[in-house]
Amino acid sequence: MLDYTNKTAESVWTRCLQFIKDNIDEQAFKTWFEPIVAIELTTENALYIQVPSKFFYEWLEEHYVKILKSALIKELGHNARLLYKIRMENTQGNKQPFTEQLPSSQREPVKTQELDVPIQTKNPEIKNPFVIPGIRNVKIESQLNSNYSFDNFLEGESNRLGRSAGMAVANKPGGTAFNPLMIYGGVGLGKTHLAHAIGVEIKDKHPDKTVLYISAEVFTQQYVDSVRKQTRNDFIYFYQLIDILIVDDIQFLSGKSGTQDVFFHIFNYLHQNGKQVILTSDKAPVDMQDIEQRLLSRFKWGLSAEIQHPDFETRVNILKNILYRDGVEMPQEVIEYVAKSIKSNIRELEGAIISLIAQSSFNKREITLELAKSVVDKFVKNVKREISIDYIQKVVSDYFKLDLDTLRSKSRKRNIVQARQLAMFFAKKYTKASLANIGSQIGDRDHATVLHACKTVDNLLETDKQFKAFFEDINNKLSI
Ligand SMILES: Nc1ncnc2c1ncn2[C@@H]1O[C@H](COP(=O)(O)OP(=O)(O)OP(=O)(O)O)[C@@H](O)[C@H]1O
Repeated sequence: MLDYTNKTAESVWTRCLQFIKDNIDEQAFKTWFEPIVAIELTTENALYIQVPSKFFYEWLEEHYVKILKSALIKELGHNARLLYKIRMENTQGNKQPFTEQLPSSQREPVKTQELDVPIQTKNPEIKNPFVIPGIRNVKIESQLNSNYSFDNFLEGESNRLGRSAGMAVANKPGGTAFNPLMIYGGVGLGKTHLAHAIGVEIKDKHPDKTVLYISAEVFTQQYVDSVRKQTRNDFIYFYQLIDILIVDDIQFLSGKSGTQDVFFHIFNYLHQNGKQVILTSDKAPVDMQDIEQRLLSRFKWGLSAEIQHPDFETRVNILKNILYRDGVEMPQEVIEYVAKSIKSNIRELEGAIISLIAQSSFNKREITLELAKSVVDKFVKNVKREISIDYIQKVVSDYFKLDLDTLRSKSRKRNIVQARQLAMFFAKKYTKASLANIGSQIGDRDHATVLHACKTVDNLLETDKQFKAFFEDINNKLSI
């Protein structure tokens, strides 16, 4: 007969932990056993332990129940019982967290009346109390676009790093140093395409893995909904089930502290458990604004790969690939003309060639250099025509989170002056307006002020790295 008089929940659990620690790897021990608190040892030989979430409980039951059983039998004998108390985060608007009690599957399930908040009474039809309805065994649609594959993501100097890191990740998701893999770069350069291609390749090579592609915007909406519907925990559990999480346009989380917080926890959980995270962003982590430091530092853990503007050769290859896909032939000089005319946005490049194909087939005209010139020039002009001084002021003020009146005000605050000078510089670069005209629209200044602004911007680009990063960001937003 065992003597329980000197045993406490803590002492029993400490010895169990020693046994468990010797039998599982260190990371798993840290993740799954260190957060557990021993609560009570009853005279009926039942040990209560407290775990932080239902998911945690489920994970222990699924992966570690044998070792828990062995440890417990060793300490308390064959009639030992293990019971969990789940300390739930408050989602009901009450200040206090609440607890839920559940038995371990290795023992006879505890009868309903013994539970504080018995899961069986909520879901009487569920035979196995260890399946959380709607959470386990759900098939998750990956939301991947199979048209975006590695095969049609053409390689060039501009994307080589991201493409090969993406390939490495697809071969061994969660098993490379590239975790998270952050793909960043300007508008229309292929970030989304590459992110999908990695996911598609993983699904192909590892069909058993759960992959999810989601834009940061949809993730945010889902999170806000879950808070409104008081299902925040379900939201978190759902994301904890993913093996490869791809979040597009992560900069969208900027300034959204609640969503950043929940993403931080999901990220940590996935990372600690060897799951792969892939992120895209329109800027490098170092240049992201209004994203918490702790999140930024995690973004830098893996690899940040920039996608740059494609060089001429890559642009030609991309165009040829589209023509091949659509079964259209075009003279080399026409292809080269298009590639020379549109340099900094692959989406625009695609748009121009498609519009050229359309023009020639509607009007039954042969595709000549002359036709290409008229179509592409119009195309380029149309895109450029959208840039007005008002538009530039809007982009600049949005970027610095200023309102338009502040940008145009007489304020001499350094950040406002710099924003105003950038707006003037871009107005000179992208519009045909005179210096006087630019000055009168941006804060009622004279032409000398605009000239001075342009010179200052030129100087700062040479001397101030941070300023240069702002400049390039805004330029990417404005340029085609
Ligand atoms: N290397 C490439 N090879 C072939 N097509 C490409 C390549 N890079 C980009 N594209 C094509 O260019 C278009 C724009 O790419 P994508 O949407 O991935 O850009 P993005 O960087 O995510 O843009 P945004 O910043 O607007 O989100 C897509 O149709 C994509 O297929």
